[in-house]
Amino acid sequence: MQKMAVLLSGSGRTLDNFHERIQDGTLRAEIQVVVSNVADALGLEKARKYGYPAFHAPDNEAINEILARYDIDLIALAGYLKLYIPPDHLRKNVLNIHPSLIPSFCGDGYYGHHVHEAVKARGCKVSGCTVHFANEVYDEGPIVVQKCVSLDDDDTPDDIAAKVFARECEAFPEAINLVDEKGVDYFWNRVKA
Ligand SMILES: Nc1nc2c(c(=O)[nH]1)N[C@@H](CN(C=O)c1ccc(C(=O)N[C@@H](CCC(=O)O)C(=O)O)cc1)CN2
Ligand SMILES: NCC(=O)N[C@@H]1O[C@H](COP(=O)([O-])[O-])[C@@H](O)[C@H]1O
Repeated sequence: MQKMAVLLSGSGRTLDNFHERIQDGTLRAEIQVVVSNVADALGLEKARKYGYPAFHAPDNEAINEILARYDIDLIALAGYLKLYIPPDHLRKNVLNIHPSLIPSFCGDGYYGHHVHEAVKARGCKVSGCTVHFANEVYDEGPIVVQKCVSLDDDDTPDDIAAKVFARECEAFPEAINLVDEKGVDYFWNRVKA
């Protein structure tokens, strides 16, 4: 069972999915705390509604001061939109979900709708999502799970976003359960840099 901190910046749909799957017993995690860099993030309201400790913290130092109060195995970046630097003892324990098939359409500036607009502009026939461990730069840590979606020529960026998010809701819980089963080192050792 993963004792999890959740970081978010937005609407908290990823948190919704975690909560639903914890409740139905398919996600082997316990959310200890939810933190956002956005004071009025809808995701914080949702966290409080679910009964989780929920805090605003403007930067990495403030986030890590809050996390230090809890017993955390894993930090989930659930639509968190800033570069996160964890405390040293958790530097290999940060999972992020990105709404494309890394290494395509990722890195600085590629977040949220910007990703799907770029996929549409390139005329891609497939897209998807990637759950990966975070290292010190955006979207370059070891990949844990990827899931694909087929795109139709008349799909809009919103259509693409909806297809991808549906797969995210499968991928992130699957990745957390895999980390619980295999341990973080399996994934950091799987691909030699
Ligand atoms: N150490 C890491 N921190 C974070 C990672 C990561 O891989 N390693 N992933 C991001 C999430 N993300 C992609 O999955 C991502 C989020 C945001 C950006 C970005 O360009 N942000 C803008 C600011 C956006 C805003 O404030 O609205 C920026 O940095 O200028 C790129 C990728 C989470 N953290
Ligand atoms: N590059 C990071 C990124 O774009 N993350 C994306 O933000 C959304 C979070 O939505 P939510 O706040 O409603 O959970 C998710 O679609 C996630 O892939």
